[in-house]
Amino acid sequence: MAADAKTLKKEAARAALGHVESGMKLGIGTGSTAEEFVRLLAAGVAEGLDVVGVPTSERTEALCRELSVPLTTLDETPELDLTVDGADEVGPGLALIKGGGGALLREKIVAAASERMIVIADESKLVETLGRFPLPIEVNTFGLRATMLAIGAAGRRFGLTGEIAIRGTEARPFLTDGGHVIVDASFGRIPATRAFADELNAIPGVVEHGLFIGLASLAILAGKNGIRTIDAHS
Ligand SMILES: O=C[C@H](O)[C@H](O)[C@H](O)COP(=O)(O)O
Repeated sequence: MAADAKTLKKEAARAALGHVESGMKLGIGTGSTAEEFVRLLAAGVAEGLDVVGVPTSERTEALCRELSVPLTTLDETPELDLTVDGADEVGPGLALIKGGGGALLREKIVAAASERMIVIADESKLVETLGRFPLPIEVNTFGLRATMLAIGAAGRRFGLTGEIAIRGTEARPFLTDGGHVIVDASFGRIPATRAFADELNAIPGVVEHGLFIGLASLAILAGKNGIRTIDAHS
């Protein structure tokens, strides 16, 4: 019988745990795959694995506390050894789309503060070009409409069109841990990923976007035929 998605996520998480050593300072990701990692990490801690972690969301923090995973903050521990996190898409060069769970800002800050980032996913997340998954963009609530127009204009300069939608409803938008709104941009394939990321960064109301470029060093992808690893530099 084919392994279900939860089993594959757990297999990827288990393989990532093999990269964790006692003494490490970890970044701990957000989402259903990262949660499988937290559960396995907690079991390791219970057996004597001596690590401390910075959670990338309040959701992850709550799970870590529930499972007694030792936590620190990025202010107390600003340099991390390894971040393990999921992704919505894994593209060439291990460029990623993240933010499906709304945690992209803290995830990116934590990944950038880490010497290495391992991305864990089931193999369905692997794509040839990023963009099938709507791109999450975290936006300040002030001037939201103006920022959405600017995002649309930026897309058009790259030949990208498609719906740009506020996550949640206009009356009750989804709010991130930082109190910002997420807009999901259904642009489709984004070939010039790095240049487009720079373009989004140049929009004042954009707090952060879900294109993670040059951050992941290793992808661990679980599929029906087992684990596949992709090195960023391979
Ligand atoms: O904001 C959420 C994160 O970027 C997640 O890591 C991403 O959405 C993948 O989540 P999942 O493992 O649940 O597919």
